[in-house]
Amino acid sequence: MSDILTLEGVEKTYDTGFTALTDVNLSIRRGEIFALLGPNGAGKTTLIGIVCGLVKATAGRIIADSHDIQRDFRQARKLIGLVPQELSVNIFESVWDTVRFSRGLFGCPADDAYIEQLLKTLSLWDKKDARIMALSGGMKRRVLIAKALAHQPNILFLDEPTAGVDVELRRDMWAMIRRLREEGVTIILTTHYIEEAEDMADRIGVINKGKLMLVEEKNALMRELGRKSLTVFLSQPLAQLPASLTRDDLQLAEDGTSLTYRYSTAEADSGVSELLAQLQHAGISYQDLQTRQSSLEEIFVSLVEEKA
Ligand SMILES: Nc1ncnc2c1ncn2[C@@H]1O[C@H](COP(=O)(O)OP(=O)(O)OP(=O)(O)O)[C@@H](O)[C@H]1O
Repeated sequence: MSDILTLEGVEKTYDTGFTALTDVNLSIRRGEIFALLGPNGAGKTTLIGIVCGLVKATAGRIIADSHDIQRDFRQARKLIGLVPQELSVNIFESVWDTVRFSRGLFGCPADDAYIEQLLKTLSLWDKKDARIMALSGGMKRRVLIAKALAHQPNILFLDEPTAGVDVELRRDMWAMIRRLREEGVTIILTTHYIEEAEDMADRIGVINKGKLMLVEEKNALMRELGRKSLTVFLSQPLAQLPASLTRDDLQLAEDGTSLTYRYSTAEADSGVSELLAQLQHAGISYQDLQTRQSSLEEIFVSLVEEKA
């Protein structure tokens, strides 16, 4: 898959002297959903702002589909749509005018049929004449999406698209993001809902304190850094573990009714059968077993904490 967006050595130091991004190198593949994860203040919005021309990088180069963002800003920017975190529209304007005007801003010829279809897809058609101020929060957010898509960009940035939206709208937005990807739009999103990234993203980038710490296929990341735990529910509670079973990766629950064994999914041998044999050998019988895979959220938290 070819790359549609490349960042090379991107840095940002704000006028305050604060360095928000340090030497960011990143290639986004055509047609992927890329989730950029990071704690508050990590630099996600700064990075998106730089690519979209809202923030000026202190150093580095950005190429969007062979257009240099600095030298060829209009052409490069035309390829990109941005759904910002905050409402950035004139609230006295109608939905129709806002979205239609946005298309014109990028020098695209008017295409009312496309705008109509866009508003219908986003369930905004019956609100097309309403002023933005009269819309619900969820609808306002959909207007931001319509506005970002008005000029038919190939690359769509979504900065916290589902922050503060209800479960139903969040589900609708996921479906819409997937549909856009099927239509060939490359999606880059930031989110604090890590299960959202786990569910949707092809690749994950983790940024912390302005540094891109990791970029990885989601499935590989889950496999390599993922850990599993096996809980063994005992037939009889134990007061303590016998010496033969005392080890770091095995813990007895406080009430003595279960044991938890943690292991890496990357190892060829999980050690589970050996453990069960040891239990049998020690005369410890059990009623049930349960395994659990660590979530992307757990992986993310341990990554950010480890390197903090
Ligand atoms: N205009 C500015 N002037 C000075 N510092 C800024 C400016 N904008 C952002 N920063 C700082 O840069 C850092 C990165 O901010 P940024 O908004 O990019 O983070 P973020 O990862 O998007 O955070 P969040 O998840 O909270 O939205 C923060 O410490 C922030 O205070």
